[in-house]
Amino acid sequence: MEYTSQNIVYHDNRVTRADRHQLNQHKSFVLWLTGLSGSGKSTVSVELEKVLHDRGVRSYVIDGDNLRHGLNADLGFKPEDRKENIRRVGEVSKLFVDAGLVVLAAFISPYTEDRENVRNLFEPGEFVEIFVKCPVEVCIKRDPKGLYEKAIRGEITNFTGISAPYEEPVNPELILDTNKNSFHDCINIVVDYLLIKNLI
Ligand SMILES: Nc1ncnc2c1ncn2[C@@H]1O[C@H](COP(=O)(O)OS(=O)(=O)O)[C@@H](OP(=O)(O)O)[C@H]1O
Ligand SMILES: Nc1ncnc2c1ncn2[C@@H]1O[C@H](COP(=O)(O)OP(=O)(O)O)[C@@H](O)[C@H]1O
Repeated sequence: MEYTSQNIVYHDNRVTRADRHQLNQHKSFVLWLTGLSGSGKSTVSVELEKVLHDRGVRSYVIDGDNLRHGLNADLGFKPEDRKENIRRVGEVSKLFVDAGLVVLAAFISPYTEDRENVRNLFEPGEFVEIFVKCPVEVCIKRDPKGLYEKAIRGEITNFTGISAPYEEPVNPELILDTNKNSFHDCINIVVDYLLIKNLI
């Protein structure tokens, strides 16, 4: 696919990002949760959003299962489809961050290069990569959607951790070990980080 911005002029808004931060009384940024299927991305992001919301933070969760029903319904799970999936999610996240929201993006996002491309869309400090870490054996035992069982039987191809790779983040801002920590502990780790970094 070829992308071009030729003959397209970028318009500046009169309401700036700083104006939106002032109105909301907090900064906007993206919390990017990456990890295997069943590692806990959705559970953590949904519970974390509730905690942030209760603290007066304007937020929005986007995740793979939901976006793949709509905006990304044309994409599958081959490497090039995942790349395009993550590119679009990155651009959507950027719009939401520009709109003043805290975005919680929960995507397997298995390729380092695709995650780094998203990071590069943001200012330093605005992209917080959170590795939701869990051994694949434990994810297979959890199998909340029965997908691992199907993948092992060969009924789903290109399944991350079984028949497709997952490249672990090299230097993420945070690691949540969901095999050792309860999801309450995981949420506290993120909230503490956001407070220390003065993001909320
Ligand atoms: N082949 C294959 N591999 C991995 N996952 C699969 C596959 N087929 C379907 N699913 C379901 O799709 C969800 C992952 O979508 P993502 O958009 O997060 O994937 S990716 O970031 O583009 O790799 C994933 O959701 P989570 O379990 O929440 O991670 C699965 O429910
Ligand atoms: N510390 C934890 N954090 C998140 N999920 C956990 C944790 N411990 C156990 N789980 C369980 O693991 C499963 C994770 O599923 P889910 O959140 O859908 O993962 P993902 O979105 O990464 O596919 C859920 O059934 C959840 O209850």
